[in-house]
Formats: sequence, structure tokens, C-alpha cells
Amino acid sequence: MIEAVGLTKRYGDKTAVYNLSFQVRPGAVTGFLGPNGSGKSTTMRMILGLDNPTSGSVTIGGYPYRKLPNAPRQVGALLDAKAVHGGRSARNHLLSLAQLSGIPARRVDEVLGVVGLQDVAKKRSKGFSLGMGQRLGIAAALLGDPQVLLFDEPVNGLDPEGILWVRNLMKALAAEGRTVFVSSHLMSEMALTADHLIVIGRGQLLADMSVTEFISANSADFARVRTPDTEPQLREKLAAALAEAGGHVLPEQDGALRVTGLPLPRISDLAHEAGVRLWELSPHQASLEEAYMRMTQAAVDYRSTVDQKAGLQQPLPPGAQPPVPVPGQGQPGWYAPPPPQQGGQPFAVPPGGPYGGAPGNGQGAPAHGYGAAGAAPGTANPYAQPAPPAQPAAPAAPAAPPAAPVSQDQPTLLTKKAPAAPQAPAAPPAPQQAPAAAPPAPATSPAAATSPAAASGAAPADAPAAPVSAAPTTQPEDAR
Ligand SMILES: Nc1ncnc2c1ncn2[C@@H]1O[C@H](COP(=O)(O)OP(=O)(O)OP(=O)(O)O)[C@@H](O)[C@H]1O
Repeated sequence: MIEAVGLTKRYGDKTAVYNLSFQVRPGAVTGFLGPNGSGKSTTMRMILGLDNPTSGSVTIGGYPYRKLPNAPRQVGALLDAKAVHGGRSARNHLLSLAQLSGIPARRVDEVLGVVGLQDVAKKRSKGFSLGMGQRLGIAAALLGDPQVLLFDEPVNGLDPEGILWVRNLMKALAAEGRTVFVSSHLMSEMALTADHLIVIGRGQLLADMSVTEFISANSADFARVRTPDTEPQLREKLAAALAEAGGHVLPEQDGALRVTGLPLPRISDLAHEAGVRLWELSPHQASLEEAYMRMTQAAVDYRSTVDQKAGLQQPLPPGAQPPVPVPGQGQPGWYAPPPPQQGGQPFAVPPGGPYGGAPGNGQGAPAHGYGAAGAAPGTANPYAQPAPPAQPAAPAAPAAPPAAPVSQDQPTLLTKKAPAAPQAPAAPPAPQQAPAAAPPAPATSPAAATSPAAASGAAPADAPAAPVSAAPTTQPEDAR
């Protein structure tokens, strides 16, 4: 098990990781998610003893990495697949790592086979493609047949077959009872691979829960309903009827309506009562990507200035007003709606438009921003902003520049530059937290056949042992 307690890392003025506490348990694939620059690699480097925490601690099986007996046989990692001596062949690269850790040469050939590089084992790695380099890095991580594995973006550059292979490999390793901690920006892949998620934003914990819990805590399912394209007045009529019945309605890009707050049979009945024919009425389940986007919108540091909403924003029908942006939540309707338990009005629209809105609810911002689901009632979420008074339609508020936490007493408040928005109150982080789960019992799986127990021979226990694939990249503290 990996356990971080109050882990903080500062590089000069920059706080890369702030007060992170989490556990990564054996027998599961734990996804490590966060926007660019949120501190994932820094956290992994601290886990692996490549960076020292400014404060707090992180242990593997109860030991800091550098004090772990025979670390390369207990922990394998892929941090930077390019960290390879390009003049060496794949086999020689692995052989040199194996020799440093007392791993027999036959294990090198085994892992070359596992990652599918056996045919190019004698080729110099500098000629390798991105995907081949990734496979070599994964081979290095597997070399010591470790119980704990860390992978930073393992599918980077892999073709679809390679991605599927990595997915199955991670699952098989976890099924053998190993601890598998993997970062990725590919949400669709994470949804298929991970059992549990740890999500960070600007170095702070945003969520620690199962994939299913995360999706339901951060987005709500909705219905898509489409009326005949040839009769736009029917859509207006239906939208008004749905809004009057308490539904929240937004136009979709293809002219359909996105409806939350009403079950499908009720939508059907309302359409029938209004005399509106339907071409489509379908349930839509929120994806991990939608839930992730919703949760991390305010924690994104780097955005393109060019058409950043392209493909995400929904064009409005003629005459309709755009929804009111919600500070801390962005432009309503970009992504999946927030979950009902957040008290959100998923698609805030100006009073009276575009489809009238549900009576009496004001159609304003949610009671509080995203990210607080699962937190105790009344617990402030530093990533949320108080809802502003209803505003006229205006462009979405730009993201604020990154702000680093300055002290333990003053955790960073993530804010967006919304002219009329009041400042969020200072409050400690309130990450979403799932109850601790008992680690599943290790199971024997076919993959075990490719990962025989490590042979004899140990690396010096007192050496600050770097993880096998990360060894060449080990750099002095703060040298990056
Ligand atoms: N050695 C260093 N010196 C100064 N700043 C650093 C150093 N290493 C990381 N940082 C900063 O710390 C922050 C977190 O970086 P990190 O690489 O951990 O993020 P990340 O989540 O892995 O990002 P990505 O998804 O883009 O890989 C960034 O702002 C980065 O610039």
C-alpha cells in the first residue's frame, strides 16, 4: 500500500503539491487524475524518493522509498519512457537495470516478451517509436516483479492494440493483488481500467473514491429528446411544457433538447399532452470524462486562448439567449449536469429564457459549486464559489491565473475572474472521500505465469534505490 500523509512540495515560490493525504490499496487499479501541472508527476516522484517532500510524508508498505529493503524488487515505475540510453539496445538497457538490482538475465527476456519487444530486443532504443519506448519503460517497471507499480501516462503514444494491452496488463497486475497506481489524461481509458480514483487539482486533493461514485457525485444523467426537425415550433412548445413541469432544458448541438429533473416516462407524457411528436427520447449516462471536466474546470491552469470552447459549447436556437455563466462552474451546459445532491440547477438559464425555466426556482447558480458532493453538509469547498445574484447573459468568466497555496493555514482558493463574483471564503479543502475499502485478497491469474517470483540477489538495501525505469532520470532535487 502507498500512503501519503500531508504531502507538500514547494519549488521556491511554486507549491506543486499541497497537503495531500491518500492511500493506494493493493488489489485495485487506482487512477491518478488531474489537469496539466496539477502535481501528479511531483507526487509520483516523491513516492519514489526522487524528490523530497517539503513537509508530510509518503510511504510504501510503511517505509519511505529510500528506506525500503530491496526497493527495485518491491516497486516498479514508469515515469519517463524517454529516460533511456539511446545507444543501448532494449535488451542491454534492461540488462543493466537488472544487474543493478540483482535480477537474473532470464527475467529480461521474459519482460521483453510480455511487452512485445522480443523482435527488436537487439535494436538501439534511440530508433524506437514513442509507443515502443513506452513498452520498454513498462518492461523496466515489471523487471523486478514488484508488488507496487506506478505508471505515469503509460498509454502515451500507444496504438489502440497497445492501449488495450496496457489496460489488460494493469487489471491483471491488480488481480494478482498488486498495488497499481496509474496517471492518465485519457478519461475513457481510465473509466475502463481504474477501480478507484484519486483526483487532484493545483496540488490539492479533489476526490478519493471509486470510479462509479466519482461519476455519480459529479454529474447527473439526463434525457435527450428530439422533436421533428421540420417543425421547430414543436420543440419550443415541448421545451415550454417541460420547463413548466419543473424540468431543466437546454438545446443540444443537433437540435435536440437536453432535459434534467424529469424522468423519461414523464417527458413522454408531457409531450403527449402537449401534442408534440417525438423523434427521440433517450437516456444519457454521464461519462467519467464529463464528471472529470465538471470537477476540474476551476483547477485548470493552462487553456488555449483560441476557441477554447470549440466542440463543447452548444449553439443556441435562433432567438434563444445563452445561459448565464456560473462562477466556479463555468458555462452551464458545456458538460454533464451536476448531480442533484449538489443542489445544482444544472443548466442555469436567464429568468424567462431561453425556455422559461422552472417556476419559482430562479434558474440561478447552484447553491454551491461542484466538488463538494460527499462532503459533510455545510463543509466549504475551496474550489467552489458562492453563487452570484442572477446576472444578465454575459461571456463566460475567464479562469484566474494559477494561485499557489501559501501556508497550511491558508489553503489556496481557486477563483475565476468573474467581475461581479464575490470571493470564496477561506476554508480547508473538502475533498470527496470514499469510505475505506478492504483490500481484496490477492488472486492467482494467468498473468502470474509471465511474472515469476523474482530470483535471488538483492540490491543494496541502504542505497537510495531508484525505481528501475526511473533510475536514469534521477536528478538532483529541484533540478528540473
Ligand atoms: N523541479 C521543479 N522545479 C520547479 N517547478 C516544478 C518542478 N517540478 C514541477 N514543477 C511545477 O510543479 C507543478 C506540478 O508539476 P507536475 O509535473 O507534477 O504536474 P503534472 O500533474 O504531472 O502535469 P502533467 O499532467 O502536465 O504531466 C507545475 O507547475 C510544475 O511547473
